[in-house]
Amino acid sequence: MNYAENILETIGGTPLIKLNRLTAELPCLVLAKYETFNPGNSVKDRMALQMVEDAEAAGVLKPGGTIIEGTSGNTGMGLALAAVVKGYRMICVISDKQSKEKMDILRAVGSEVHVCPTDVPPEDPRSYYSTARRLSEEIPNAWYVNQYDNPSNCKAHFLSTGPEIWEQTEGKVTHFVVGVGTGGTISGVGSYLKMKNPKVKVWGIDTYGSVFKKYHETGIFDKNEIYPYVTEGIGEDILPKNVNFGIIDGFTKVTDKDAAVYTQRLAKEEGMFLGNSAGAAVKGLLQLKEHFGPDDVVVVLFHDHGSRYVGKMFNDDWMREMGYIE
Ligand SMILES: Cc1ncc(COP(=O)(O)O)c(C=O)c1O
Repeated sequence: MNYAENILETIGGTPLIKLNRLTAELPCLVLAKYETFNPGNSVKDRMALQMVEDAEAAGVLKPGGTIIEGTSGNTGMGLALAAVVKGYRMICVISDKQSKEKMDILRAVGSEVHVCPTDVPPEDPRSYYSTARRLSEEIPNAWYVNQYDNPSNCKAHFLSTGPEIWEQTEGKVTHFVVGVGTGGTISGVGSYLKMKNPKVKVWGIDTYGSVFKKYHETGIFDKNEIYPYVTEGIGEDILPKNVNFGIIDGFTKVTDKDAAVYTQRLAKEEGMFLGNSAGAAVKGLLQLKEHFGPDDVVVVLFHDHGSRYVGKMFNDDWMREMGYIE
C-alpha cells in the first residue's frame, strides 16, 4: 500500500505548470511552481514544518508546549497542521488587514486567533509583532516562531523548494521570480539555484508601501516608503533577517490594483485560482519583460490559494469599491 503516515508527509513535491495566455507576450518559457498543492494550500507548509522540527531538535519546543506566531495566515495554517499532528497548542496573532476567510480557516484547524491593528508601527505594543512577542513571554512553555528572523524558514526552501525547481527544470532554469514577505522563499530558493548555477537571475516582487526595493537599490531604509497597502503576503515595513539581499538581482514593485486585477486574470485566463501575491508575481514578471530572451526558462512561484480571497479580489463589488474594475 502507498500512503502517507500523516498529513505532514504530503508537504512538498508540488507541480511545475506552464503559463500560456497571460505570458504570451514574453519570448521565454514561463513555468509556475504551484504551491497550493501543499496540504495547507500554500508554500508556507514547508517552512512551518522545518521551523517546528528544528525547534524540537533544539529543545526550545517541548511536549505540551504552545506555538505562537504573528502570521498573515499561511504560515499559521502550516504551523497549525504541524501543531495538530504533533500535539501542540497554537496561537496566531494576525493584523486586522487580513481577510476574514484566513482567520476562519486558522480557527478551523484548531488555532486561537488574536487580531491586532495594522496601521501602527512594529514597535507599538499593539502591533502584531509586539503582541506575539508579549504572549510568548506571558504563556509558560511557549515558543515564539518569528518567521521573519528564523533561519529555518530560508533553510526549508534551500532544502526542498530550490532542489525541486532545479530537478523539475533539469537544471535549465535561468530566472526565478517571486513575491517577497519574510524573504524565506526568495532567499532559500535563490541561494540554492545560484549555488547550482551562479548565472541564474533572482527577481523579487515588492509592493508600493514596502521598503525592499529602495533598500536593495540604495542601502537606505527609508521610512517614507512605508504606508498602508492592500496587497496581501508581500512587502514589509521592516527588514527581516530572512531577506538575503545579496542573492537578489533586483526588485520590481506592483500596484495594489494590478495585483488584484492579475489575481482575477490568472483564474479566468489560466484556470489558476490563486492568492493575491500570485497576481502581483505574474504582473511583476510582465514588467520585467526586457530581461528575458527566447532561450530563457523563467520560474515564478505562486504562494497560496484563491479561496482565501473570495471576499476581496474575487468579489467584484469589492473590486469596484476599490476602483480596480469598472
Ligand atoms: C500569500 C503570500 N505570498 C507571499 C508571501 C511571501 O513569502 P516569503 O515570506 O517567503 O517571502 C507570503 C508570506 O507571508 C504569503 O503569505
